[in-house]
Amino acid sequence: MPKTKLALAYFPETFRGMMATTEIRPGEDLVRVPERLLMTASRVRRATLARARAPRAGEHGSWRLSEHQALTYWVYSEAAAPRPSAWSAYIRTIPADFGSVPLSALSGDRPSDAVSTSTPAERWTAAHLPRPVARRVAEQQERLFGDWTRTRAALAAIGVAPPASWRRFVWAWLAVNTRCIHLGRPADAGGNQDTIALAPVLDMLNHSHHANTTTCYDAASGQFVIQTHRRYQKGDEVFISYGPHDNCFLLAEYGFVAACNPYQTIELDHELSAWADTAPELRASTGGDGRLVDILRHRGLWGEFTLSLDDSEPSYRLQAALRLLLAAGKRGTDTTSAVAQWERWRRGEQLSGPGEVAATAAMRQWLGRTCGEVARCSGQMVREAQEAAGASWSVPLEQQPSAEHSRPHRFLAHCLSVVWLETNRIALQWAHAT
Ligand SMILES: C[S@@+](CC[C@H](N)C(=O)[O-])C[C@H]1O[C@@H](n2cnc3c(N)ncnc32)[C@H](O)[C@@H]1O
Repeated sequence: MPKTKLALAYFPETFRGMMATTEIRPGEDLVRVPERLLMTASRVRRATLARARAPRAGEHGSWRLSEHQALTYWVYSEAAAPRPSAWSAYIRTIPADFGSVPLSALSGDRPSDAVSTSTPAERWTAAHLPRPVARRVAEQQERLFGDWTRTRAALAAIGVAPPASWRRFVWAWLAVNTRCIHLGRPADAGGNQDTIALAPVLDMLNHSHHANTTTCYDAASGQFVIQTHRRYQKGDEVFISYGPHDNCFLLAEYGFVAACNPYQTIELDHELSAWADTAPELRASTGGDGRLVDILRHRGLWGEFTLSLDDSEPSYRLQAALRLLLAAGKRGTDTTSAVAQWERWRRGEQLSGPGEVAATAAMRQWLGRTCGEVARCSGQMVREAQEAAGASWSVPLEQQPSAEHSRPHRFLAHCLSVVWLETNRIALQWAHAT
């Protein structure tokens, strides 16, 4: 590795990360990783094929693992290899478990495309995930199971021993998911160019929304480069940004949350669709045929109904849904004129007068009522998650042999308490703003 001004260190808030060993000035390279130290799917595919038995006609041509599948297989097989290789030192730096990633806590002991809720810890975790996290985890589990099935079939077909342990495969899959970098170049037309890689040293950098870095591939030197645009003093933790993600995304994909996340929102999809399904005023005006919801769907406006702490208005999508549903559901309103009025709002026409005042008031009233209920439920979740995170700290883990099955992962419970607390703050603000 080219020399860096970084060293591994432990930090109270973020645990293992990278520390500046001396001042780093804006414009300096944080780290340069030579191409030959990037582990990519192309390298894995070549090395795997070299070990395969002689191909039958046309067989190797169709042998193909996705980038994530190939890298997962590589991590899995390197970790299981009986003899050390040039990469063993790198493999040993990968965390031994990813217990704070919800998927790790819910992927079960046996291959399945559905999350597991067999143990008390799994049931607790599943019951305390915010809906956006639960949705993402269910999708991940399906992908994980698909990758397991496909990888095993593809390797068996070319006579290479496929992964045998589901738990070890889940671990390797999560190592790739939480640690791979995006190379910032698109795949070529045949999907042949690598777009992701595992990168020693670089994958020790933790995330901060305040990191200001640029990332590029320097073709002249054949190096992957990260440059900082802010100053670090000796002893500071040095960060990169994993992207403008809210805490639900960070928790589901990486198993941590960022304090005071500027992208945090709450989502009212469940509340709005439950209300649209059952509200008597809507059923009366539309005959309960879901026509208004279909209008929103056809305009691509159904779902992602969010509220944030700093905005003075609900998100555009939430306003659009509420304006349409509330106007059409008002007693004595004919649906056609309500839809026509809504289309005028959508075109950006300035609406005013008593109708507009009433529409805004109805929206605020709905938000006040709904957010009051969200605040009540999330408050309860905060208490339960704090209790789960706190209670377990006082008892040494080794004194609880079945702890991992009976109690949720401590740091995961802590992260959930943070997400629910944010939900609670946002919901309370909107409940009181009306
Ligand atoms: C690319 S690795 C970074 C290095 C990692 N901390 C390690 O010790 O291997 C990504 C993982 O680091 C952790 N992480 C990254 N940023 C973090 C942060 N701001 N706070 C807490 N954990 C963080 C999460 O566990 C995440 O899955």
